[in-house]
Amino acid sequence: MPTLTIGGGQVLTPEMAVETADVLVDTEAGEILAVEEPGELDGDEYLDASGGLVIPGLVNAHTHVAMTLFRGHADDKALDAWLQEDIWPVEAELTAEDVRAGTRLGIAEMIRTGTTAFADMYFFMEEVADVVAESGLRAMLGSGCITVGKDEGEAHEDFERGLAFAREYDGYGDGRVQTMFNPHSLTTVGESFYEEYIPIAREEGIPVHVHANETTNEVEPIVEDHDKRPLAYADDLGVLGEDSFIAHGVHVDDREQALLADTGTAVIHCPASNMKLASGMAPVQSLLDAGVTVGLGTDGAASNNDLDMFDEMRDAAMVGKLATMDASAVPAEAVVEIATQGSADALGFESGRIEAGANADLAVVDLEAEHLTPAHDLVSHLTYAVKGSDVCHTVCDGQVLMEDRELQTMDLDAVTQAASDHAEALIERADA
Ligand SMILES: N[C@@H](CCSC[C@H]1O[C@@H](n2cnc3c(=O)[nH]cnc32)[C@H](O)[C@@H]1O)C(=O)O
Ligand SMILES: [Zn+2]
Repeated sequence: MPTLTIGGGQVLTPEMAVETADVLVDTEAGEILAVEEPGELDGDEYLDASGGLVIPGLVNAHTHVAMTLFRGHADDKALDAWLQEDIWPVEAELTAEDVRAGTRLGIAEMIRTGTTAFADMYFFMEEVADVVAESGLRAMLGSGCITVGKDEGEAHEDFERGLAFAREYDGYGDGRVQTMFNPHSLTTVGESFYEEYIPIAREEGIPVHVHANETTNEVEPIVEDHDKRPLAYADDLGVLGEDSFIAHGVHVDDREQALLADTGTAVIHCPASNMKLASGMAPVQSLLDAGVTVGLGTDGAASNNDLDMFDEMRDAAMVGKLATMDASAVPAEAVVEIATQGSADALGFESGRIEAGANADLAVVDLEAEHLTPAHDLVSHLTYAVKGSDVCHTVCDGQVLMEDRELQTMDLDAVTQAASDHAEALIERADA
């Protein structure tokens, strides 16, 4: 079997300890074979991690990757107005080629900032799957389904497209693509569509991922119409469960938190998006205390405005403290855990841990930088001080996707140029 040693550096263990060790991976199976003392492992190839910290690749568990095209296009507005006035009108003009270009840009950014897997709910997902296949990343993909603003027929078409994509693309890209079913949110999809389609997804074992409890505007109408909290409504419709995960979960009361824990539903925390759209602050410490699996996501680049998970980790720690007025809430170690193991567990990927048997998805952080000096505590650094640009190597499924900050599977200049061109033409079409 062909092997690669990632050697000469320090390694973050699943217990959040740092030790000096080498990592051996099977590049064909894409699996970690061993983590041993320096010099014990002898792979066919060698990736130099000296002066660096080998970490599990970060898992961006909720995003809309091609929204990189709208970076900086619509800022400083709340969710409803932002979606309805700025984002949806431009998305109506999106073409498959636009999504391809925007996804390439987002994937390049993720590889460059140490992210090795992501979950994406968007349009033209066949294009996204192709870019995942060509770039070497791992992804959980689904076609977003919405019913507001659509007639019955169009809405059914959207849902049928979502199901067809999930069926057809599961296992695509050498198995690096897995698929999910994505009703957009509890308020933008009519109840009858949940009643019709969730049983089908469940029957076929397709994971379900929706936006939920992001703003108070999404809570009130459900309480008014159904006389129950949104997650009780979701549970009655079969939306919650072991292989379900919800994005945001900002406005969740104690009973809803218990419901998430009892059903095994994971929550993807998106702190930057929640701050930028002024949606609120998710009770992350309380969710963790309740035993809920919490993952981390950037959401789209139009509400963030980047896909750098190190930024997101810092935001998660900061807002976690502010939300509780408790500086000990959401500590550094918990943040690293949710960005790696928590996100991977939410998506059902055997990633997020550097240990034998796990997916060979990892990144090497270059520690030789003024802002990472001194090195009292590297877990603290990962949360509070490391920037995405400190990542020097990225490996996914045993393949080196970036070496010495050079992308190996993508032409960065061509990718950024194409994305700018597509973004500019798209906004022009929408304004016309
Ligand atoms: N097939 C659907 C597509 C939905 S994709 C997912 C949608 O989520 C939108 N989105 C991005 N960020 C957020 C968020 O924070 N909350 C809710 N929706 C968002 C995004 O702009 C996109 O329209 C349709 O016909 O409209
Ligand atoms: Zn979203």
